[in-house]
Amino acid sequence: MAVNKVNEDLLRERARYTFNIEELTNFIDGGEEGTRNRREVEDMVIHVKELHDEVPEDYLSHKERYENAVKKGCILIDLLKEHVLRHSSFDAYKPSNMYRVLSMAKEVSPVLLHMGMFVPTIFGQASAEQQEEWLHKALMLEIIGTYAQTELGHGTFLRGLETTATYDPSTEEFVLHSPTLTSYKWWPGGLGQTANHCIVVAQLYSREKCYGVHAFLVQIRDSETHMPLPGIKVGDIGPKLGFQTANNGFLGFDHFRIPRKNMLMRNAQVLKDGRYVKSKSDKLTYGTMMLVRVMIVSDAAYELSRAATIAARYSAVRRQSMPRPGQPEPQILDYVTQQHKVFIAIATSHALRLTGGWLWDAYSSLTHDLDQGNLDQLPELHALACCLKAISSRDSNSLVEQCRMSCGGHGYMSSSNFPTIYGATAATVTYEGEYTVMLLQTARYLMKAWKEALGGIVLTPTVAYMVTYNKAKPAWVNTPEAIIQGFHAVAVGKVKEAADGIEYHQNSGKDYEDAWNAASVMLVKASECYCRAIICETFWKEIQKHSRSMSRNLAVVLQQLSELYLSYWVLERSGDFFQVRTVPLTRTKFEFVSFASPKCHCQMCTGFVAHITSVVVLAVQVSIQNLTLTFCTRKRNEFDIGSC
Ligand SMILES: CCCCCCCCCCC/C=C/C(=O)SCCNC(=O)CCNC(=O)[C@H](O)C(C)(C)COP(=O)(O)OP(=O)(O)OC[C@H]1O[C@@H](n2cnc3c(N)ncnc32)[C@H](O)[C@@H]1OP(=O)(O)O
Ligand SMILES: Cc1cc2nc3c(=O)[nH]c(=O)nc-3n(C[C@H](O)[C@H](O)[C@H](O)COP(=O)(O)OP(=O)(O)OC[C@H]3O[C@@H](n4cnc5c(N)ncnc54)[C@H](O)[C@@H]3O)c2cc1C
Repeated sequence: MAVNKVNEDLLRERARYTFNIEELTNFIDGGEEGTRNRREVEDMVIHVKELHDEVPEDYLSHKERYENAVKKGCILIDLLKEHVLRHSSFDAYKPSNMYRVLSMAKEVSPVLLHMGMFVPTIFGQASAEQQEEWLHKALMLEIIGTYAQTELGHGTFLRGLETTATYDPSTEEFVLHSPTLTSYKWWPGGLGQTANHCIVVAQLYSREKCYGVHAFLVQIRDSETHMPLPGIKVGDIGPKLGFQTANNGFLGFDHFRIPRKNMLMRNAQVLKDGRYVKSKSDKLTYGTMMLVRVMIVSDAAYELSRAATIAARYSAVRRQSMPRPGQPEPQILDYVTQQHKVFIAIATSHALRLTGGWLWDAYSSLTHDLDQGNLDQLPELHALACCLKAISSRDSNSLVEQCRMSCGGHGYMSSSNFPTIYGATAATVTYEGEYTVMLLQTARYLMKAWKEALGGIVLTPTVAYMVTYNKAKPAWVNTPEAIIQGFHAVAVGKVKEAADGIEYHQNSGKDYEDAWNAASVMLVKASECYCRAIICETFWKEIQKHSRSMSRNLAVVLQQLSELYLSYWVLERSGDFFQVRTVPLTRTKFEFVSFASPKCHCQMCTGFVAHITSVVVLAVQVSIQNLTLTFCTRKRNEFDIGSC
């Protein structure tokens, strides 16, 4: 049998690296232990022939694909249990580790929701007694669950959910009911044929009063026969853009009774006589969504890193065209346009991975505070989780598509794996909070922060710069730190613009809701800019922090990637940098400045300076009296882009 020979171009490219590959691998895995864990799992899985498809899954029917995914999921979970029993060196039962194992199969696992939301909800919203009863069974997959919140009629507007859970004190039970077709649960992963339990989010009624949405743990299928229990209507919602084996389903209740103890009671409770005990905050019911949004940022980075790797390798081995007659066709990696497509995907996967780790640490700190009854950080973390989930998933999905396109026709083949990765990342832009809705949630927070900034109130860390930018014009030089300050200035400008927009519409007679809606495009833009500033700053600071403990060769490369990311987004948003109003310039005198500084001589900054200067030239000619520059470094009589 022909031995697979590694492509010579690829070998040559690999021989040219300037840093220690194992050191970068450890950095990406979060340390040597992380690499060891990952390799243990990969070694466990890679040689299991049942996990490799004889027939490409695209030739299988919907039913065969699902059965194939179930088979692989069972093999992976059995391997994991055996491995833990044998080595106990790998904490298999942490949902994120289990998720990593399940993602070793190409197909999305039908038990993804079990690990991604059902188990975390028991962790986060079940009382100690309830965890005692259900957590081990869930971790050992003796019960398989999902998270049933979205309905046909409502996904975003949770307060509009129609499924009811009415308490009956005479039997100490809740009666679950789907009063309308639009109240049917629609989308939950694993619901089609896999799950026998689920977390159901429903409007809680007791003593004829509605207390809003709460979570309940409900058995929907018989543990022995796996048939739906009486009063349960459940099935598969059918084919989708991607995620074909996630087994998304529908669920309806016909006056279905569950014991009182199946209401998740960590936060709020209903007593035997029907009295409702309020939680410290209604927002705690939303806790699982925040956790998954935090996890999605890391997941977005992971999926993008897969696509960037495929595109980079293909760019090394693909030769095309003949710029010089008679010369060999060059590797497409040598085309600057190809580098421009692929390198930002590589840089972004690192930016999102490091930002995801930073956000996870912030979330872990919040959960510790919540356990102590301290909810102070909840609003800021909600705002962060919303915008970072939105931007990371959107960036990941669009760059996966960019990587596909960079591979020409072969990128369109199923065998390239781009369609699977694209389908998975496209889903994350919508699920767990739709893109626009999430940015508007963050905008709610930013509008409150802006009002506090105007009053000089000290703000929470990620918006603290709003107080200073509102007072004084930043004076800084053209360095990465300066670019980050520029993103802060853009964010403040956009937040101010949106707040002014709401005020303008209110002054013209609209009520707050209509004024909010009229200004909502600006509100989304303000959240995008706030989020971009966070990713730029976090990426740069994380690289600076880790560089101190890594070899110089690796530190240089990672620093270049972070500078590439900063420069890329300044160029993508150059218009914003020059249309932001932080302080008005005098109408008569226009101070044009140079960006050149003795500190920055890299190609990127020169390119950046050249590009920006051309934009400034245009802007200066077009609207000198309104233009407000926050790039004030030092005055020059003429453009000076040579000394950058
Ligand atoms: C290791 C890698 C793992 C990868 C991932 C694992 C796999 C998982 C697979 C997931 C599959 C998909 C699952 C799902 O999609 S589950 C369903 C998800 N659904 C949603 O996300 C719904 C989105 N909509 C909302 O969240 C609502 O719009 C929202 C609640 C945000 C707002 O609704 P509403 O208009 O009713 O309420 P308000 O806007 O008035 O807000 C009320 C106040 O509550 C605050 N709030 C809202 N949400 C939260 C939250 N999650 N945490 C904390 N606080 C929250 C909000 O800020 C308001 O507060 P203020 O009044 O003080 O501003
Ligand atoms: C692959 C996949 C898997 C899923 N898995 C699950 C699951 O396991 N469990 C579960 O419960 N759900 C699941 N969902 C459902 C998902 O959570 C919802 O689709 C999502 O929350 C969006 O809600 P929606 O579909 O009702 O869209 P809508 O909210 O109807 O959004 C439609 C449009 O309306 C706009 N819009 C809505 N509200 C506003 C507003 N207030 N202001 C401005 N614009 C607005 C949106 O921006 C969007 O453009 C899944 C979805 C997908 C795609």
